[in-house]
Amino acid sequence: MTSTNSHNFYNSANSDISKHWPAPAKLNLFLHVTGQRADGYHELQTLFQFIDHCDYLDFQITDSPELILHSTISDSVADSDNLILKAAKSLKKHTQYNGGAHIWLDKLLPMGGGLGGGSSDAATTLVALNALWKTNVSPQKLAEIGLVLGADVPVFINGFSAFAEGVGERLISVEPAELWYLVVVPDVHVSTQDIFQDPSLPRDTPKLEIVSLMGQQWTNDCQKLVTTRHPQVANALSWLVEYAPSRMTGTGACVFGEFTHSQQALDALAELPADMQGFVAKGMNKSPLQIRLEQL
Ligand SMILES: C[C@](O)(CO)[C@H](O)COP(=O)(O)OP(=O)(O)OC[C@H]1O[C@@H](n2ccc(N)nc2=O)[C@H](O)[C@@H]1O
Ligand SMILES: Nc1ncnc2c1ncn2[C@@H]1O[C@H](COP(=O)(O)OP(=O)(O)OP(=O)(O)O)[C@@H](O)[C@H]1O
Repeated sequence: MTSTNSHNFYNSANSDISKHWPAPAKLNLFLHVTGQRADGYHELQTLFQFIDHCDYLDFQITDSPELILHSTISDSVADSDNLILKAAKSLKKHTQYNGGAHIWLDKLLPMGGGLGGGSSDAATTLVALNALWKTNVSPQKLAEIGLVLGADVPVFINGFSAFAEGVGERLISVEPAELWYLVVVPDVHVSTQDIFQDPSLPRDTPKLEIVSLMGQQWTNDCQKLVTTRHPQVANALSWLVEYAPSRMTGTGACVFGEFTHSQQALDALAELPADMQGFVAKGMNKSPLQIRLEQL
C-alpha cells in the first residue's frame, strides 16, 4: 500500500448529508509521559495535529432500533468490540433515541498504528449520528461520552489541533505549522496497552508550560521502548531520518518525517524500500470532520 493519498479528503466531497463522513488520522507531534494515575492510566502532555488521510463512514438512519455495521474489518474486530457500534450505542442510550442506523465503514487507516483510527471512527460516529438523528447533544457532552471509549476521542470531536493534558481530554487549541508528512507504516501492530504496561517506559518527564513545550525540540517518550521491542519500527525510523526530522506517533507503530513541500515528501516516498509501506499527508489544524460539519 505505497500510496500518494489519492483517495483523500479533498477530492471526495459528497453533498449527501448521510454519506462520506471523514474520520481523519492524528499525529502526536510530541508525546511526554509525565506520570501515572491511581487507576493505571498515564498522564500525558501531547500535541495533536490531524492529517488529510481518513477512514470514511456512510450512515443510513432507520425507524427500527437496530445498529448494524457493514465493515471491511469484521474479520479482525468483532462487532461487540468495534468502537463505531460502541459509540452509536452510547449516543442512543444517552439520548433515549428510538431509531437506529446502518453504518458502512471504509477502513483506510492502519490499525494499531498510533494514528488513532479507532478513536476517530468513534468520534465521527458520535458527531454524524448526533446530526442525522437530530439529537442535539453538545460537543462537550459528546467528548465526555467518547472519552469512555478511548483517550483520543475528545480531540477528534473537538476538531482542532490541540495541546492535551490529562489522558488527552484537557485540550487547548494551538496552530502548529501545517507541514507535509511522509508516514511510514511498519508491518507490525503495537498494542497501546502493552507499551503502557511495560515497566521500562519512562513515566517521569517533568510537566512543562505550553510555551516551553511548543518552543523546544519535539520528542516521543514511547519511541525508545517501541523501537527496542519492534525492530520493524526501528528500521522504518532509521530509513526515514535520512530524509527528514522524524519520530513516532502515539505508541507506534507509525513514524513520520516532516517536510516543508509536498514534492519533497513525495520524492522520499518514491525511494521507500519495497518491504515498507507509507503515504504522504498534509497536517491540518482544522480536522476534515470539522470542515464537513461546517458544510452542513
Ligand atoms: C497514546 C495515545 O495514542 C496518545 O494519543 C493515546 O493516549 C492512546 O489512546 P487510545 O488508543 O484511545 O487508548 P485507550 O483505548 O484509551 O487505552 C488503551 C490502554 O492503554 C493504556 N493507557 C492509555 C492511555 C493513557 N493515557 N494511559 C494508559 O495507560 C490503558 O491501559 C488502556 O487500557
Ligand atoms: N473502528 C475501529 N477501527 C480500528 N480499530 C478498532 C475499531 N474498533 C475497535 N478497534 C480496536 O482498537 C485497536 C486499536 O486500533 P487503532 O487503529 O485505533 O489503534 P491506534 O491507531 O494505535 O490508536 P492510538 O493511536 O489511539 O493508540 C484495534 O486493534 C482494534 O482491535
